[in-house]
Amino acid sequence: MQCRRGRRSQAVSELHQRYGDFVRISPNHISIADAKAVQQIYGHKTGFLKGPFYEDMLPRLDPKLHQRKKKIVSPAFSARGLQDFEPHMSRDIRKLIDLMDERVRTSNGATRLDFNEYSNFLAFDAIGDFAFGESFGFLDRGEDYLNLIDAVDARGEALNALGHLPRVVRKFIKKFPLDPFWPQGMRGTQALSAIGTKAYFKRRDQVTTTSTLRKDLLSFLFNAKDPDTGRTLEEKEIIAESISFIVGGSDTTSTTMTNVVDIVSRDEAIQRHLQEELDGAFPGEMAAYWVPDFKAVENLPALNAVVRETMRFRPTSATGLERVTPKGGKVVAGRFLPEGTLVSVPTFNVHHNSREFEDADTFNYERWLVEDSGKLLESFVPFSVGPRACIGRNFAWMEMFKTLAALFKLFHIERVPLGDTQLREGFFVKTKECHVTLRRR
Ligand code: HEM
Repeated sequence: MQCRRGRRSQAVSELHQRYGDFVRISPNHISIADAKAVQQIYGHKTGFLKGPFYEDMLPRLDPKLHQRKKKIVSPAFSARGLQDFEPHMSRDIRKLIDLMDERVRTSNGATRLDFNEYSNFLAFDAIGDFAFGESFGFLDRGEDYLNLIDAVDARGEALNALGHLPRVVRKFIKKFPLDPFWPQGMRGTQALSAIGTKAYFKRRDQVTTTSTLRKDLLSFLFNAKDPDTGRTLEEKEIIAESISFIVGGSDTTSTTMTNVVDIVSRDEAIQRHLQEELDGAFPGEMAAYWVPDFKAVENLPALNAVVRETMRFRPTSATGLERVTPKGGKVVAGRFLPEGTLVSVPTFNVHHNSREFEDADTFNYERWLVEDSGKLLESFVPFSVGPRACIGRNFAWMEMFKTLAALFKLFHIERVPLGDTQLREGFFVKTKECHVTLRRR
């Protein structure tokens, strides 16, 4: 019910506040709000596997299959792979900056816009570029003409709620006519699949008609060979894989960028600190089409601190990621869990636990700037950990750092109106809007 309302992690967090670190959130599911449990469950070789929650959501639950696919796509995420992709990403970011700059120029030096909409356009275009060799063109057109963003939202919310229902109920509720939430979610799944399939065939035809093969995700999947049979991957496998990257790599990154802008644009002192750091690294005035190299911004201390604190304070993946306790049971955070028990550690609660983070419910980016802040990283898990941790984290880091550095170097951003930020949770927590006034600095 709480998933249907889009507030699962909030509800689980309230239960932990009332009942402590171990809470039974459904008959066979224990939620554990203890940072020690993170490595014990999600770490390497623990024996905990993804649970039934994921059955309608992911293309590859079997660990051997997952391992095989991961090996194929990993080179695209290596330092070399990302370096090769960076010029394409820069072009997408430049389009975002151009679009904003044009709005400022044509509005007497200040414009009001919903940054959330623009960060979605960028993140979807960049992942399209990466996974299919071509952006979706949302920034070119200034709109999501495919309705892809809504489709991904509806799908995420419905599958998240579905995953918590017993298998027998899932089959029927998908078509439940009395609540549009379910059929809308299923239509979102179909729309996403249709868009992904079309993009795949377009890219495949380019490969067969041109001799140059761009190094992107599909190029690795096209060339991959099954180690057992020596055959190339089936088309439907490749399509499912690419679609999972649209889902994993789009609204996670856009929401995190929106969260940074939401928080920084409400606080002049933080914005000034970021801008002083950027002015020091890049003196003088920059052209409107300026986008920094990742290498030049990845180690900026204040930028790192603000992004980290935003991901700690308001994690996009806030929920507990379901796993099944292996044969023979396991002791986790000092308690025995019988085999087959579903478990999860809610990221929101780990990040908001005062045992790990002093004054955990306060946004304080300076906690990351003190000398021994490295130890905080042990309890900082926005991308999860272990064999099923986010494969796209370096991609996300690169996109967010390049974009945020360009934005705050070029513009002064002020939040309007100053009400509470509206959030809604599917599998990921999304920010609903972020209206700001933008001025060229
Ligand atoms: C700030 C941005 C991001 C956050 C917070 C994030 C978070 C996560 C988390 C927590 C997981 C683990 C999910 C689970 O165990 O159920 C995950 C998995 C995944 N993410 Fe990300 N992600 C981000 C960006 C990206 C990007 C940019 C891509 C692709 C380019 C991506 C692709 C994936 C994929 C494919 C998986 C599944 C990995 C597997 O099962 O091996 N993510 N992400």
